[in-house]
Amino acid sequence: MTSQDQILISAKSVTKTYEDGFQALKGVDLDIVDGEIIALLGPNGAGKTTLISIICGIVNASSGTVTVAGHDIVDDYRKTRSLIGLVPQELTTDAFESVWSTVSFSRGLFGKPANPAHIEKVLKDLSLWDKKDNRIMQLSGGMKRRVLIAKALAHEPRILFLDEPTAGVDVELRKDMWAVVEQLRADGVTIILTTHYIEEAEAIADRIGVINKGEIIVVEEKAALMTKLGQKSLRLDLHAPLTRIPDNLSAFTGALDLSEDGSVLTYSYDTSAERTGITRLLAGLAEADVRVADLSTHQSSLEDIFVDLVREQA
Ligand SMILES: Nc1ncnc2c1ncn2[C@@H]1O[C@H](COP(=O)(O)OP(=O)(O)OP(=O)(O)O)[C@@H](O)[C@H]1O
Repeated sequence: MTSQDQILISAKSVTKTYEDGFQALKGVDLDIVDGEIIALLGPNGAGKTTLISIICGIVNASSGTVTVAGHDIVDDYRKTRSLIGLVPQELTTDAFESVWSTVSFSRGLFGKPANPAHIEKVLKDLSLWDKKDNRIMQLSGGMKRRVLIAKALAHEPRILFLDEPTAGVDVELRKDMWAVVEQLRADGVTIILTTHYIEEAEAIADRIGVINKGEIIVVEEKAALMTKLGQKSLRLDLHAPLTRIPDNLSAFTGALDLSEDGSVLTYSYDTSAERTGITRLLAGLAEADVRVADLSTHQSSLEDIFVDLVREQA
């Protein structure tokens, strides 16, 4: 995020305690930039849907404030809701209606005058045009999901929330969905999606927020997150086990680890550093007469980073 970025949604100290006393959000601060795609990652029950529902005005926060384009979501509910399209996790579409009428009806719910040209564009963008007269019940699961997106876009929102858009869909359809999201971004729509699929966040998000147990534990540009928290490691399988790390390698203390049986040395290094230290390490090993039988490197994935973050908080 840079200082030129326009903040479109701003959540400050948002908490939510449900009636049964369960605290689903524990003080969430989150700024969402105009035009970005942000992915909210988190395990089941982390609070993702609760946060989205609060921003969309479906659930009331227990404390804290949220503004959308400068308007308070409670005081200016109608205004903020009209800026938002929400694609829910579950299909609750009227099965007997046609695609065209269901999507047009959604636009009417926001008090917007009919605009067949816009509905046509939305249906064409989502490859639903040739299905416009079909009843929803006649569509495949993937097409139904597209209808949900079309419904959410019918009133020309600036912001689109996608709650687990590709849960349970096959790989091909997932890629299709990603293409749809890319197209929407190109049209200037700000997109917030929740997902369990780390590869989904990796594929399409500009920024990634990780939510765990009602708290945002990290929000970063995807690339920065991967460089900052992603480490690379070099594994050296030794010819003969060592009892300890040789003294001449004391400069590497902390970054160098000897396995319990003494047969593997693991060196963690920072890929963004100018010098990785690998050459010095190998020279030091040769000097200490340690022979290397094999070596390999491992780059931590977003998945490793995510698992580490969530584990740290446990
Ligand atoms: N109406 C409710 N009353 C009580 N507790 C609730 C209610 N709705 C949600 N919760 C609890 O709040 C927590 C957060 O739920 P939420 O649906 O926001 O999580 P999530 O991150 O979206 O999870 P998932 O990935 O499973 O969809 C969960 O422990 C859930 O059981």
